[in-house]
Amino acid sequence: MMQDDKVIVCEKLTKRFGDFIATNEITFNVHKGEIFGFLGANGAGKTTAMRMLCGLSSPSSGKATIAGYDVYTQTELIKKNIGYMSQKFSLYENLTVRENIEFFGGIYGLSDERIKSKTDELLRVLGLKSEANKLVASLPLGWKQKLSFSVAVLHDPQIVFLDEPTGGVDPVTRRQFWDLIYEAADRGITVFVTTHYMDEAEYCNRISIMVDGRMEVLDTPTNLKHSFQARSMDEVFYQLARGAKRGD
Ligand SMILES: Nc1ncnc2c1ncn2[C@@H]1O[C@H](COP(=O)(O)OP(=O)(O)OP(=O)(O)O)[C@@H](O)[C@H]1O
Repeated sequence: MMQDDKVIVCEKLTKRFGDFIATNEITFNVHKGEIFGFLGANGAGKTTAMRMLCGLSSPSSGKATIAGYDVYTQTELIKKNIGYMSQKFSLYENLTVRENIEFFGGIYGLSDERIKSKTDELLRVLGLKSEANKLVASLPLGWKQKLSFSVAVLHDPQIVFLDEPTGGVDPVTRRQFWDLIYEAADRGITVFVTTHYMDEAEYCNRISIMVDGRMEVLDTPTNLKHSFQARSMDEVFYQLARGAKRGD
């Protein structure tokens, strides 16, 4: 791949809290349109790393650029060029589906015309036309997650960060969610995703696994299974994570 194809460039990125090193010299690149899985047991340092990559927390040392922007000095430009979805903060439950889409379109600074066409397109693609005027609170969790993802890429960001986006739903619903991820990646949106589900890990182009603040491995699911002589990603993860000191 070409040099300028890299949308995340990270070199020895570190975050300390006093004497404690939450994220320890992580070095990796992510390419345009890639689906990059960011795995690790509880407490491994994923959220801390992700917050630095999104321009929400200043690193203690190391370097990183996101969509070409520096994580120390260009955090506003980073925020304009990324989308973000987490399990916890997503949609307004007390607004309708349509109102949520319009709200986020407004936040992202899309024109009224663009918001209208995007809203119609989204409702059609998600099969939510007849639910447009229903409160988000009334939707099943799987639909909320799909809507939440669609809203996170409404402004066609260069990268979308997904923090455990599919918690609490069954594998079939998760698979449908991943169809949306593939579509976004096909459109050139880079996807950076944390998950605890190993079936989802298999869907990623490459996976990194964090152990106690360090990025222990980074490769394709196939290569990882091969080098750990494991039948599944579950086994790879277990072999790495059982040595971890942190977590619960
Ligand atoms: N503000 C903070 N001050 C001190 N320690 C912190 C702070 N934020 C995180 N930590 C510690 O850093 C470590 C990594 O936490 P982090 O939330 O990044 O892990 P994680 O991999 O995202 O785990 P999880 O999957 O549970 O969210 C944990 O031991 C946590 O207690």
